[in-house]
Amino acid sequence: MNLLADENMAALTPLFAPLGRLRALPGRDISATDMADVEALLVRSVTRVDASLLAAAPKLRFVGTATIGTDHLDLAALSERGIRWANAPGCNAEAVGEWVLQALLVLALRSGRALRDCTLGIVGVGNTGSAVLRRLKALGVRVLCCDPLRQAAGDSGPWFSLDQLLAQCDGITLHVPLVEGGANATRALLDQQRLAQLGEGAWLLNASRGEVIDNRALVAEKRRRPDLKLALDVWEQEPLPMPELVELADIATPHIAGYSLEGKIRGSLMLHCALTRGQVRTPALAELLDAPAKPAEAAPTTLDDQSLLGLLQQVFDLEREDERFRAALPGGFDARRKANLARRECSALTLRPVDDTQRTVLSALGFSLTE
Ligand SMILES: NC(=O)c1ccc[n+]([C@@H]2O[C@H](COP(=O)([O-])OP(=O)(O)OC[C@H]3O[C@@H](n4cnc5c(N)ncnc54)[C@H](O)[C@@H]3O)[C@@H](O)[C@H]2O)c1
Ligand SMILES: O=C(O)[C@H](O)[C@H](O)COP(=O)(O)O
Repeated sequence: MNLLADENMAALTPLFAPLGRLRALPGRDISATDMADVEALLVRSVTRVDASLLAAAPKLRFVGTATIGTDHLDLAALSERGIRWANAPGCNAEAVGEWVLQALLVLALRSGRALRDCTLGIVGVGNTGSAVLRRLKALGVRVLCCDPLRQAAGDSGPWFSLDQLLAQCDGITLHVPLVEGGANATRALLDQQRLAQLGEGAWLLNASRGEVIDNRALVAEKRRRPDLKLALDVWEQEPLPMPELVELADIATPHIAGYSLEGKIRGSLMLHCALTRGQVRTPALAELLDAPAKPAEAAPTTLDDQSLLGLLQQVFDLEREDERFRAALPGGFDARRKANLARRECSALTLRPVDDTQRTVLSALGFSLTE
């Protein structure tokens, strides 16, 4: 089998080289001229798999994307050609949960508020939204959830509308897919009118897709109301986000909320399993995660916002990445993404809890715990 893959996919060689002839290219460079012999194409979010790419790939039988989002794939064109495809739902949800929790703690500490006293809204409660919900519930934060699709499917709530979240929440975090049209469209879900409904001093976090917020309208709203606090991981026009929006954002990162070594390997494993349809054994995560375990350390006596932030920063330091990202612009968006490929999840840190209550909380936050 001829395989063409994005060179930044994790565990590419051990997983896919045994399956055939494997070529690897930078994801943004994969183009029609590379496709003549390709039977299996493995991509990330930066390769557009559209009708023109598919027209140049007469032998293509499988497309896999090691991501949750599928907005870079033309699913209708794939189905018209009868090409099997797979994505990697949930692979990086824990990393997104960790990014959002750390962003919330930073915003809370900067504004002199306790996270536990805030009401937070989650828009889109699938894999990543649920990872956020689990963490916030464990910390005793009041959370309002908005997911009209799950609500319509009869999933147990309570559910709230987006307008209710905008009216009632101190902070809102977005976890919806980018959907271009139809009744469930999410492009510019937060447009000028909705942004104006954010309460005084409200926090807005986006780790979904940049296009879910009208970026121009956001620049205008933040200029009009500097009290709003923005934590943005995703941008319109990546890898060239609007410079004025980066400058205005209180926390800015280069689409790395979901970047963790564990998440990247999980994504590759899911594609291996889908491509081979279980006919070749897919290894377990631990077999590919060649990372030394750190010795266990005592958890802080009190889990206040400052000590929680300190624990999360031991694994990944969001404010430091914010600084490095700003320093790398205008050209360094992809370079900063690449620099984050080896980020670990909180499970890489083993803690000794002081009691069973703390054990429950730290476990929900994703840390490994001593027996
Ligand atoms: N920044 C990153 O690194 C990163 C990482 C992972 C995912 N993402 C993005 O985040 C998106 C969500 O990821 P996920 O794993 O949670 O996906 P998911 O499919 O598990 O969940 C998405 C949820 O959004 C809900 N939804 C859809 N339209 C909605 C609307 N208009 N209002 C409210 N809810 C709506 C769906 O019902 C679903 O429950 C992905 O599609 C991807 O684009 C970004
Ligand atoms: O959709 C996803 O899963 C995320 O946006 C993912 O983190 C994107 O990562 P990349 O395509 O750069 O590997």
